[in-house]
Amino acid sequence: MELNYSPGLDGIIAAETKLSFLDTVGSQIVIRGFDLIELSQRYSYLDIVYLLLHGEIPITEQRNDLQDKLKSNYQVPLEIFQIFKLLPNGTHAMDGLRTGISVLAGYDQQMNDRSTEKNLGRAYRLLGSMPNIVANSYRVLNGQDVVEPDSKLSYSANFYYMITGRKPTSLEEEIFDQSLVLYSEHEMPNSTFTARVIASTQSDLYGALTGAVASLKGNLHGGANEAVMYMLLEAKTVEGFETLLKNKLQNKEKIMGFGHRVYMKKMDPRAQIMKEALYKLCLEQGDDRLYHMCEAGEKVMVQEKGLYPNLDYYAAPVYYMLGLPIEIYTPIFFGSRTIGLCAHVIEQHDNNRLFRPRVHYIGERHNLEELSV
Ligand SMILES: CC(=O)SCCNC(=O)CCNC(=O)[C@H](O)C(C)(C)COP(=O)(O)OP(=O)(O)OC[C@H]1O[C@@H](n2cnc3c(N)ncnc32)[C@H](O)[C@@H]1OP(=O)(O)O
Ligand SMILES: O=C([O-])CC(=O)C(=O)O
Repeated sequence: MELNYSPGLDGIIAAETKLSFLDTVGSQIVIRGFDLIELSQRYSYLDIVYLLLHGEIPITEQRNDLQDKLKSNYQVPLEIFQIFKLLPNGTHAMDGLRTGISVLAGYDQQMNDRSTEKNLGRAYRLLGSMPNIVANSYRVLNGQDVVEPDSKLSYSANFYYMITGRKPTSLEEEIFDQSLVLYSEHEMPNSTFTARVIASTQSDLYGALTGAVASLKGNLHGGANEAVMYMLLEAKTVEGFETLLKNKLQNKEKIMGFGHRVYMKKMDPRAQIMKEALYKLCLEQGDDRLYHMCEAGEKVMVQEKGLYPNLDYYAAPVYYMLGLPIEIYTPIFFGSRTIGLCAHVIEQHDNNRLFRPRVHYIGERHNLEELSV
């Protein structure tokens, strides 16, 4: 058997899936056969959750039933909050989130059952608990009081409310929900690969998602949205941002929010939707500084490097204008991606083969007899 090596597994097909596919020729992010960009303009996050789990866009009753299932899982074991309180000062919000998901495993009474039915139950549980874990791990780590979920609100409005302590306006709710749709699923990024690799040993959904949090935390993946916002704040003005980007490029630094393994030298189509959302928020708030800074940054990167924004570049200022704390941008990305990850783990468990690649050995070979003892 001839073994090929591609650094970073670039261009390697790692799995068969019915969930999603980045069609770079047709310029579509295919989710269960539909284009994610079109979905993001007509459907809400819960519709996408249903679509990913069940393969079809829900009718009203199915959507309501899903909503009820998630609401019945809004509460988490109170011990989780006590554990958050024991974490050292300065613990990253993603590490708090990773701990919370990991703790949930211990409350699953049928841990050894990997059937689709049980995994679906776990997915509802994780999706229902996610706003609570994301918001309250951050809150406890920042010395704030735990906030209770509000079942009267929609899934996304409750998520927003639990983070900020404020109910969103209808525009805020719409844009926040749209960001969750855009982040929900994206084929085989590092975190999804991580989750599938873990699941392939017949390990459980909680463990797979715990590993995926660690993967998504990195700056080259989900951590980029926070890094983008810190750059924008440091730069303060259009001119400041242009200079900052040029200096970073001169120092051969990578610019967060630009480039993508699959889109390479094209704009991530999801970024365009968030750019439009940013414009709407700027108009509503009568402050277009961030929009102009981001546009200027985009021009610099195209001119200097031929690189285009990915979703994180425009999600960051959108979250800022939505009044969300920066440390929680990556946990929100994970909260949204929970559905994609659950669907991938279920698919992996349903048709499993252990991931076990080989290496290209570049070390030395020795003969023990050559050693003079
Ligand atoms: C929603 C998401 O998770 S999207 C990803 C979010 N991550 C980021 O925004 C981090 C910044 N971007 C990057 O680091 C990269 O573009 C990645 C990690 C997303 C993709 O990486 P890869 O496919 O491995 O591309 P790689 O890092 O090899 O880059 C190829 C070339 O483009 C350059 N390049 C790629 N991205 C950037 C960037 N953001 N800034 C500057 N140069 C870049 C590299 O330096 C390299 O140049 P070279 O060939 O002259 O050495
Ligand atoms: O696809 C990737 O490699 C990263 C990404 O954009 C995502 O996970 O949404």
